[in-house]
Amino acid sequence: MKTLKDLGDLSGKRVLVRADFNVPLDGTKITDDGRIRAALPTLTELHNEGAKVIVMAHLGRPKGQVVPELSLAPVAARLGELMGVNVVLAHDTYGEDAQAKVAAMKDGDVVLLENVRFNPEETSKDEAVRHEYAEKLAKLADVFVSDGFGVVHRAQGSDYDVATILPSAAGLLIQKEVKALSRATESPERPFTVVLGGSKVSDKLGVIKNLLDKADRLVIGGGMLFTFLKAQGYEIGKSLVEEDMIDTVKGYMETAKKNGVELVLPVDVVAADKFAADSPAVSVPADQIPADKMGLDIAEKSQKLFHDKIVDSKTVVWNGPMGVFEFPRFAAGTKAVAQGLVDATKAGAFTIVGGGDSASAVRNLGFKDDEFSHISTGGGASLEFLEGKELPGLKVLD
Ligand SMILES: Nc1ncnc2c1ncn2[C@@H]1O[C@H](COP(=O)(O)OP(=O)(O)O)[C@@H](O)[C@H]1O
Ligand SMILES: O=C(OP(=O)(O)O)[C@H](O)COP(=O)(O)O
Repeated sequence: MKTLKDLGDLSGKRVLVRADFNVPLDGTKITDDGRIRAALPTLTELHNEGAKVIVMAHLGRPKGQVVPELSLAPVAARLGELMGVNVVLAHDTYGEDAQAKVAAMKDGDVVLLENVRFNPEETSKDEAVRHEYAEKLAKLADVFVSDGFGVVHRAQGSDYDVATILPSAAGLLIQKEVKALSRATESPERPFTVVLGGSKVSDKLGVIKNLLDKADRLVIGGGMLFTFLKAQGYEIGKSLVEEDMIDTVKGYMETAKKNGVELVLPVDVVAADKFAADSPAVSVPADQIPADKMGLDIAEKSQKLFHDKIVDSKTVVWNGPMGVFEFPRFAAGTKAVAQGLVDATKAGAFTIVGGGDSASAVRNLGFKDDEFSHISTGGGASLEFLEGKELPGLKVLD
């Protein structure tokens, strides 16, 4: 993989950087700035070198529309505070405003382009459409630095396609992520446990197939657990479910048995009346979720079970909160799993937390970054890396 050094002297050059600033927001308040902090080593190095630093990023999934609530304005402000420089926000990505703001840059200046996903071309499935759009972005700069690890599993315009046009290299965050995650992929110490949760259910159910060849134990919580419960014929009420994946999940359960992979599912869940912070909720056995309720967390017995399975491991990779941790009433499962990783780390295990919301959850629940071996900025990206898949955003940097 090419690195910053391969790009030569960058002083006075216009350097386009793809970062992952997909941070959790409460209105315009950033509730965890971990992804912005993670981008600082590369951005500061470029700034100190006297490069003109033009940063691209996405926020949420605006689906090609301008969604004012998903503007990168709060990110520009926070990045400026953390870097100690004025970060100028362009109000478009390759249009007149971006071009004017880039033209006015002096060496060492930093411009952040507005949310790249406001452009429908960014995520187009049509490669030609994406390429034409990426050429417009590439025109703003001389070289490209890819440092948004959280998006390298997606072939999108501002990441993969720009790298096919400009001289390109991996930034310091991508290098750090690849080094840490490689330790879990190349002969991990066993038992090797993977804990999965979160709400990007279809993406994450997809990774299980390959993990069944690699992990000794798979622990399933969060929004994806209900597809497993339904696959066993249980009532899941109004819980999140991926109906199309039920047969696939049945297949996973058979493969797990055949491969000797221990599949750990919750034995009880917290069932709520509605998706709300103050919703009444009860703990019920996993096979007895009332039809009018939804599962928003794993309950007490499962919390202990998951904690113990994690502590009994030498390598642990965790992606996806166990419940809707943003509501304190449904945060206990995520806390128990985080505590499991902390206790495993203390006992000498190698532990990775991956994903924007998972990292935000552990920090907001009071855990410190150094209580884990590595906090990855990518959830889906780290899982696909672990699967052994070729990630387009990394491959293109070879
Ligand atoms: N049972 C559940 N029902 C609905 N949403 C859930 C459930 N459990 C977890 N979540 C949600 O999953 C979200 C995070 O999922 P995801 O984006 O997949 O994780 P990450 O960003 O760590 O990769 C959180 O906002 C959390 O509220
Ligand atoms: O938040 C992200 O991924 P993650 O939830 O897997 O950690 C990345 O910014 C990628 O976002 P996407 O899953 O909308 O492409």
